[in-house]
Formats: sequence, structure tokens, C-alpha cells
Amino acid sequence: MGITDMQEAFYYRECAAAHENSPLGLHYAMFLPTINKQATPEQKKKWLPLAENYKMIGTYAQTELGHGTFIRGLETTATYDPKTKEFILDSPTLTSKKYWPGCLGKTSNHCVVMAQLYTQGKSHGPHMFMVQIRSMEDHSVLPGIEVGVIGNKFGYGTNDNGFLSFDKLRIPRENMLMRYSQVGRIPRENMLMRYSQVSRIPRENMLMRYSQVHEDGTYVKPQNAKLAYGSMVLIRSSIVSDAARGLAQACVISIRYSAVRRQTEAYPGGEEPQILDYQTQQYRLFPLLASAYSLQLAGKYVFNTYLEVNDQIEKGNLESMPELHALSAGLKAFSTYEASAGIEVCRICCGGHGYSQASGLPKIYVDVVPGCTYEGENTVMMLQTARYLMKCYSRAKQGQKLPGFVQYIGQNLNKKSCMSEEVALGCLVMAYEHRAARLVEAAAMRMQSLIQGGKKQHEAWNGSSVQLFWAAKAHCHLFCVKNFVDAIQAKSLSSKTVTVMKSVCQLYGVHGILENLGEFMQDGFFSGEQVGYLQRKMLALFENIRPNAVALVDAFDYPDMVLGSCLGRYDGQVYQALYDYAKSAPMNQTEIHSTYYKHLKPLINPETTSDAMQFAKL
Ligand SMILES: CCCCC/C=C\C/C=C\C/C=C\CCCCC(=O)SCCNC(=O)CCNC(=O)[C@H](O)C(C)(C)COP(=O)(O)OP(=O)(O)OC[C@H]1O[C@@H](n2cnc3c(N)ncnc32)[C@H](O)[C@@H]1OP(=O)(O)O
Ligand SMILES: Cc1cc2nc3c(=O)[nH]c(=O)nc-3n(C[C@H](O)[C@H](O)[C@H](O)COP(=O)(O)OP(=O)(O)OC[C@H]3O[C@@H](n4cnc5c(N)ncnc54)[C@H](O)[C@@H]3O)c2cc1C
Repeated sequence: MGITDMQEAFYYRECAAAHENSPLGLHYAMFLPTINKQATPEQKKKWLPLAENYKMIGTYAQTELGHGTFIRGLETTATYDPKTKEFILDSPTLTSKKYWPGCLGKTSNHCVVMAQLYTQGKSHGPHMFMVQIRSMEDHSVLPGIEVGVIGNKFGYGTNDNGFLSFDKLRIPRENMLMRYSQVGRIPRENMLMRYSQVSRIPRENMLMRYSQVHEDGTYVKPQNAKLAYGSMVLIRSSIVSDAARGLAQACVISIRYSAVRRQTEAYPGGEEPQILDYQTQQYRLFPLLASAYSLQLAGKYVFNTYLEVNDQIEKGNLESMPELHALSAGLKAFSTYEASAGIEVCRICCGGHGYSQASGLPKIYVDVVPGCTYEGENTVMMLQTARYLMKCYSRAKQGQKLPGFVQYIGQNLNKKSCMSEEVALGCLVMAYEHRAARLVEAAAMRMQSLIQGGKKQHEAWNGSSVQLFWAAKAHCHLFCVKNFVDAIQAKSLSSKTVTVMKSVCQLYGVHGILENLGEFMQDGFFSGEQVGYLQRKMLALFENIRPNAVALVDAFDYPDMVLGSCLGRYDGQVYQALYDYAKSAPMNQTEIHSTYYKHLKPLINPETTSDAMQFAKL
């Protein structure tokens, strides 16, 4: 294709086969990026041409039967043998078998494997290793390897998620994925000096950047052990836009369909209105439309932040790594939760036809919903964000200045909302900041009281984790609202566009408050009267958005080929498309289905069962 931008290539492939989940998905999404980000220049020189030309087809094999979230608990081992200068990969237990990696069962002939590194009798934690699992000549499985598919799943039918285990498989030392630090373009000897604390070894063997194993097995600690988690941060930063895309497509389908579908005469003898004119249909769909716009903006922000921070990391500056981790983990969870729930609401809003594969909605749902699990289970990711917020809170209490999006933490909470009938965007942002700051403080206070009450740190953490989750969710929600408001206020949009998009942004903020009212009212921040302003504003915004609803989904510009939906067609010819879809069903290619003779005929006409038996023998 010649497309160099990773995300652009991903969306180009998505256009060609929307939500089909390609058997090469992991090759593009994780295998290639891991080589690019975690391999040495020499390893990249050796592997990239093969991987980019599909000689090496790979996946990212980290999760095991017994562990997915707790990476430090992974059981696959990679033990260094200084005599042969090899790593011995082994799956010592049933639960250590790799399980779930996409494209593993039948497609890939290589994978990057996360294994516990052992050298000189000591464990050094999870590291990445390049492992060939099938012959590049005839695709046969190599000795010392067991690999296969894990069987049917909730969705992802076109992806051969697989299992994989090693029986003391030896791989060359050069296959440990560790890239030299790219601290600018410093001369090689400085590079060696920067990290190597023992004798020099030939650069081609130097396994640098994050950590290194010398020929004698000496291990050099990385600058930060979590640098090896870089591929996960990349995908988390990409998943936000992917979730937004799924929700936006579901909104296109359901809102276009709601403009075509007419149902139930509005009054005796009256015509049947478009279902999009029902206020309840607007109440369910328009906030999702607003959410789709908000998540698209959030996805752009977090991916651009990833690129900026990763550029710094490549130069050896790890300062912003914690903030990127907290942002990408939290938004990955927040966006996939919102998108999955929203796509399901879009499906339900389409009635029976929404339940047909012809609507395109089930395929979008089963493609987006696993995003709540893979790349870090959502609750766990929210708690990672909460961990960062707790650190920010204690820094704020010590009077330290906080970076970027967390400056609201530790603010004075003794204030009331400025909300008026107008529902200004600034008052919306203030409300979300107050809610998040209050929940962060409440979680911190809970932790503190448990520890003061004698609980150990980990007990206090677990005993506060529901409130920590609430705080992280509120933080992510604030991010999305404020990012949306900033985009509206910063954009040099035409006045008409600003008016329309301001209503969409207002609806996103207002609806979010009304759906989480307890958290906004618990400390009296809002009065009952102000809640009334919000409720009336929401209904007024539905009327305001209605005339532009179809234009707002058309603006996403997804072609019919990508939507794959009889309900969301641009030309609105829904019923003809549904009928054609039904007629083309394989079961309709014969008037009487073959199972009639074997199963129905003996019931309906038992006297002629012999005919059935004859047929059954066919
Ligand atoms: C081509 C373009 C891409 C487009 C793709 C678009 C959309 C996607 C579409 C399809 C998807 C494609 C592929 C997806 C397939 C799915 C692939 C997978 O699922 S791969 C496996 C994913 N697995 C995980 O994510 C595991 C999740 N678990 C963890 O990350 C960790 O175990 C943990 C939960 C973070 C806990 O780790 P640990 O116990 O070591 O850490 P803590 O003790 O909690 O914290 C220690 C310390 O480290 C910091 N930290 C943790 N992680 C990171 C990180 N990634 N980066 C930076 N820092 C990190 C943490 O904050 C703590 O710091 P401190 O508080 O200062 O001590
Ligand atoms: C479609 C799909 C594709 C995948 N592709 C890949 C792939 O290509 N490569 C790969 O390596 N993996 C892949 N995975 C695996 C995926 O990364 C893991 O499933 C995910 O990391 C979650 O881990 P787990 O399944 O062990 O769940 P667990 O960690 O067992 O989670 C189960 C429950 O326990 C809770 N829990 C766990 N730990 C904590 C904690 N510390 N605090 C609070 N609650 C906790 C979770 O919130 C969750 O509710 C894929 C999974 C799916 C569904």
C-alpha cells in the first residue's frame, strides 16, 4: 500500500475489510511495532525486512492460561546458558502455556514472547524474546513447540487466537529483544558507557537500551523495567480511536435508520412519524453521537501524546512515562466501556432489524467489546490510573505543582456550581473538575483512614479500590469533557459549525452529569434548581440537534462498504436492502431444506418415513 503511518494503514485495512479482524492483525498491530520499538538496530536490520515482506509473520505472545493481567507473574522462563550463549525457553506448568495471542494458532511463524529472564541463577523479570515457531519453508511446527487454536470465541471468528508452549527450546542470545538506547546520536562507545557497567562486548551482541545480558550471563538492569511494556502502551493509545470509530459507525447506522423508520401513528389517523422524532429515541441516541465525537477527539489527543512521549523515551527521557501510562490506561478503559455500551444501545434502538447481521451492528459490537479485556483488563487499567492520581494528590498536598491534566487535583472543594439556565461550557468543565477532585480526595482519605486504622498498604488499597475506580473514571470523564470543550473553543470553525458542535459538546457534558447525578450532588455542589436547568437544557438540546442529526453522522464519512449495513445505507433504501439480504441467504437457495426429509417429514408424514430413510442415506 505504501502507507507508512501505522494508524492510517490500520484504517485503510479496516476500510477493505471492516471489523473482520484480519489474521494478520497482530502482525501489524503488535509484532512489527515491538520489533521497531524494542529491538536493537542490528536486530531491526535483520528482522524488519523479513517481517515487512511477510517472510516472518508474527504475533505478540504474552498472556498465559494462568496469567494475563499480572505480567510479573508470568511463568514462561528464558534461562541463559553461557556455555552455548543461548536462552532456553520453557513452559514449566500447564498454566504457563501462552493462551489467547491473536494470529497464533495457525497463521504466525514467529512471535515475540514475554518470558521471565533467568541468568546466573537469578530472575530479572519479564523480557521480550523473538521466537520462530513454524518453518518458513513449509509452515510445519518446529521441534520443542506445541501450538494451536483455542477454539470458538464470543467473536473474532476470523482471528486464530491460539495457545503455545515450549519444551526447553533453545534460541540464540541475539534473540532477546533489547534495543540500544537512542540517546540522540551519541557515539557508540558512549552508548556502551551509558549502560554497560561491566566489560564491553561487540555491539552486534549488545542487547541494550533497556537491559542487556553479556556473553558470560551478566545482566545489566534497564533504566525502567516498564519500558518493556511499550507495545501495550502503543495499542492502548490506539484503542481509544478504535473504540470511537466503532461507536461512531453504530451511531451512523442507528440514526440514519431512525430517520427512515416510521412507526405508530402519532395520533389517531395521523401519519407514522420518523422514530427519530420520538424524544426517547433522541435521549438514547444523541448523547452517544456526542460521545462518539468526544472519544474521537480524545483518541487523537492520546495518540499524539504517545508519539511525543515515545519520542522523548527514545532520547532517554522517561519523565513523562508515568503520565502517559496513566492517560493511555484510563482512556483505553473509559473509551471501550462507553463504546461497547453505546453500540449495544444503538442496536436496541433499531428494533428487530438491529438484531440481524444485516444491520452491521452485531459485527461492530463483537469487534469493539473485547477491547474492555485485551491490552489490559479495564478495571485493572482504571486502577493503574488511580495509582497515578493518588501520587498526584499527595504531591498536591505537599504544595507541588502538578503537570497538565491533573492540575485540578487538590483544589478547594468548598465552592458551589456556577451553573445557570444558559449552561455555559465553562460551568460544565468546573462541575467535572469538582467531581473528579472530590472523588480523588475521597479515595485518598479512605486509604489514609484504613492505614491509620492499622491496615497494611495493600489491604488499604484493596479496601479503597471501588472509590479508586470511581476517581479514575471521573478523571477520564473530565478529560473527555474538557478536551471536547477545548477543541470547540480552539477550533477556527465556521460560526454555523461552532453553533452545532457547541450543542453536541454541551449535550455530552449535560448528559454525563444527569447520568451520574449522585457524584455531582453528594456534597451539595449542585442545587436542585440547577439540576432543573440541566434537565431542561438536555431536552432543548435534543430539539436543537434533531435537524442536524443525519448531517452529524454523515460527517463521519463512513462509506456503505465500511458500514456493511442495510439499515445505515446512505441512500436510505433499507427495506429493499433487507429483502435482498434475506433472499440471498444460503438457506433460501432451495425451496425445501434437506433437513425436512430427515427430521420433519417423519413427524408430519410418518407413513412415508421410508422415503425419509432413503433420503437420509443420500
Ligand atoms: C496498527 C495501529 C494500531 C491500531 C490498533 C487499534 C485498535 C486495536 C485494534 C485491535 C487490537 C489489536 C491488537 C490487540 C490484541 C490484544 C493484545 C493483548 O492483549 S497483549 C497483552 C496485554 N496485556 C496487558 O495489558 C497486561 C496488563 N497488565 C499490566 O500492564 C501490568 O501487569 C500492570 C497491571 C500494570 C501491573 O504491573 P506491575 O504489577 O508490574 O505494576 P505495578 O506494581 O502495578 O506498578 C509498578 C509501577 O510500574 C508502572 N507501570 C505499570 N505499567 C506501566 C507501563 N505500561 N508504562 C509505564 N509505567 C507502568 C506503574 O504505574 C507503577 O509505577 P509507580 O506507581 O511509580 O510504582
Ligand atoms: C480478543 C482477545 C485478544 C487477545 N489477544 C492477545 C494477544 O494478542 N496477546 C496476548 O498476550 N494476550 C491477548 N489477549 C489476552 C488479554 O490480554 C488478557 O485477557 C487480558 O490482559 C486480561 O487478563 P486475564 O484474561 O488473565 O484476566 P484477569 O486478569 O484474570 O481478570 C479477570 C478479572 O480479575 C480482575 N482482576 C485481575 N487483577 C486484578 C487486580 N490487580 N485488581 C483488581 N481486579 C483484578 C479483573 O478486573 C477481571 O475482572 C487477548 C484477549 C482477548 C479477549
